[in-house]
Amino acid sequence: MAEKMPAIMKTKPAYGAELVEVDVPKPGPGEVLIKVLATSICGTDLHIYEWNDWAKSRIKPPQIMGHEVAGEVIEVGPGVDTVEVGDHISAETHIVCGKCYACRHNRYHVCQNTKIFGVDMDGVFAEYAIVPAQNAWKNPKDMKPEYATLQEPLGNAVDTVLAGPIAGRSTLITGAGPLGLLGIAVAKASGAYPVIVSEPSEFRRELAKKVGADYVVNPFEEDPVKFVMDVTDGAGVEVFLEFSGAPKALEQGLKATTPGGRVSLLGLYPRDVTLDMNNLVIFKALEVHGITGRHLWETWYTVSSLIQSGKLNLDPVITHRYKGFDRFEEAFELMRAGKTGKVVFFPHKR
Ligand SMILES: NC(=O)C1=CN([C@@H]2O[C@H](COP(=O)(O)OP(=O)(O)OC[C@H]3O[C@@H](n4cnc5c(N)ncnc54)[C@H](O)[C@@H]3O)[C@@H](O)[C@H]2O)C=CC1
Ligand SMILES: CC(=O)[C@H](N)C(=O)O
Ligand SMILES: [Zn+2]
Ligand SMILES: [Zn+2]
Repeated sequence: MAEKMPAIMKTKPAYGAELVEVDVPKPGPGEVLIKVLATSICGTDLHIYEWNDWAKSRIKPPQIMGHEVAGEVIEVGPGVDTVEVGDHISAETHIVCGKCYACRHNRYHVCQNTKIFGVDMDGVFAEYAIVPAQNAWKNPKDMKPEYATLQEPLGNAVDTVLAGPIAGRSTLITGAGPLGLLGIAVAKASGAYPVIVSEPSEFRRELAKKVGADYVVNPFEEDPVKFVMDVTDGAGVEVFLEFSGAPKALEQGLKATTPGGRVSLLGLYPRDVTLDMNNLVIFKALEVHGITGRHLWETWYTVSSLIQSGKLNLDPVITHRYKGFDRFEEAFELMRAGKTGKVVFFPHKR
């Protein structure tokens, strides 16, 4: 195996990233070294690439980027007995402490001491990467790497969609970005009907239909609340899933939710949000769920089973596949322009 490898690195506190040659790392105690088979870009990686205020406050360059991954274990560090050489794995991004109040209440997804793999330490946009053994998730060896790498964001989508009953329920999804598209796939695989998607990008509305949306609406051209009422004969939807991070979408979705319905909020908002809480939530007795991370580890079991069931229509979600990292800047710029679904890199060209 080579001693050096290409990696996409945030080399300095500024816009962009660089493709650099770095040493292939060695696994330390409690770590494994993987050959990266596939890795995908997350919206958080885009924030780091763009160097926004959140990234400035959190990221310490130089650092290898990326945290969505599927790989093969090629070396294990001292003390590792849960993972073996030859295992195919993906990685949970939240490194949790197991000691805090939240962890001791089995709420690992909101651990108060979470460190994030690929955000607070070197990540996986490389040919080889180090994964903490406690965060390794074993994959069936016949699971396509481009599906396996999507399990981490699919976990966000599963926790959003399956926060309550969904089979046969009318559902509104606002935002058909990579996560909203995964949400559509999970909702359709879980029997939701009709699935209505509100998304201003025509490219992403077309993707939403390919993934399985029953109706799509452009909220910048027509009122999505009226659209939902027309589709549901004035009742509103039973389930509202917010995947956009747009305050207007949140307000519209709450208006479109039937009294007594349920709401899952995954999108992160750029600023504080002002809402008529009395009339939009309280007098409608809505059940509202804040969603973050993934429930550990039951969400990973659900995601893996859904993929293996063959019922998740993932192929339309993966819009760009790159062999190697040479065209990584093109990938990030296309994603910035909203012209992608999920972008997957296959680091090894041969
Ligand atoms: N809570 C959590 O644990 C996590 C939350 N997120 C958040 O989830 C959200 C979705 O992630 P991505 O798909 O990567 O984001 P994205 O930014 O790629 O997609 C958001 C989509 O919402 C659409 N949109 C914008 N305004 C809209 C409106 N008024 N109505 C309907 N759609 C509208 C955009 O056109 C875009 O396609 C983001 O806010 C992201 O920060 C992402 C990862 C984890
Ligand atoms: C920080 C991330 O982007 C990660 N996907 C998460 O779920 O926390
Ligand atoms: Zn992420
Ligand atoms: Zn904890």
